[in-house]
Amino acid sequence: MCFIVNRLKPALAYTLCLQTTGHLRKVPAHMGPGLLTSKQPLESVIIRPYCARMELGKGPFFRQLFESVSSTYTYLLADTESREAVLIDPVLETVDRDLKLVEELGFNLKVAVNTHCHADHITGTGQLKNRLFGMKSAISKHSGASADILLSEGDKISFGKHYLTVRETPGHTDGCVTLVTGDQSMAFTGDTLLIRGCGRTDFQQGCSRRLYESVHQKIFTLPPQCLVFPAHDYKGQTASTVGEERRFNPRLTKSVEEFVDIMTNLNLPKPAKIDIAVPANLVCGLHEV
Ligand SMILES: N[C@@H](CCC(=O)N[C@@H](CSS)C(=O)NCC(=O)O)C(=O)O
Repeated sequence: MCFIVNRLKPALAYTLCLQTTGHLRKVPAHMGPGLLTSKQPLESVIIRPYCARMELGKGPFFRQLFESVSSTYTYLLADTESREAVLIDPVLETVDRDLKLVEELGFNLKVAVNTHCHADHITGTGQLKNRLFGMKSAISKHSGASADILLSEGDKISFGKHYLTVRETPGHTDGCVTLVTGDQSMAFTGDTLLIRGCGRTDFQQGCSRRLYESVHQKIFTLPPQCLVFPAHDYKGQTASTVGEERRFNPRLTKSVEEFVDIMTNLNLPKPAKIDIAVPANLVCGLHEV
């Protein structure tokens, strides 16, 4: 398959190779997202570090999933030996898809964790709990939501030999957390840091100064090559890095005063589902379900 897709545009070939072969070759260590050019040989661009680590068996299994109505990313992470898995930010409407994948891959879903109490969609956590015996839900203790595990700064969510460390990153809401892999190669930033953007701060417990401080103290201090995986993207972008966001984020590269001004003047329409999503998410998505 790679032989055929070598003739296609590099970006398309890259996607097809990932989807079809599962056999990926080594890439120079410096290569990361956003470095694709049409002049580079396919071999040098085909692997991003997180995929390469999967093949080598050192890092966790990793899969990014997308729900298109709310433009939400759900992330599945698993230990390929023990088969223990964690799901980040599941969406109610895609629970069947997520369960099917977990079952097909032979994983045992231990924890479904929400990066915060979402305002734009209902979490799938409660449905997952109903359908998977023993699975636990998790969310920040500052979220005001109920869950089996209430998370605090520095807590670890383990799955086999891997773990995610909790960094509290309030600002979009009081209970926002960023989840960082043990080797600090991936950060799941929820709505705190989006690709070239950030979560809005005009409802729930939103506070732009707090968000600015959270990003600068808890996310921008991660290694520059650390991959950033947000809870949403509205432009088709899938990942960034801490280094990229430190250089190119149009909001968070500004001074705190300029940032507050930008956030005050976003004038975004209210999320369509906020009035049903927030009460539902305070009870694991099981409100009136
Ligand atoms: N149109 C969507 C909501 C879009 C939105 O407000 N997104 C939030 C994250 S979900 S609460 C946000 O923080 N956006 C920041 C930005 O700059 O876009 C809907 O109706 O659900």
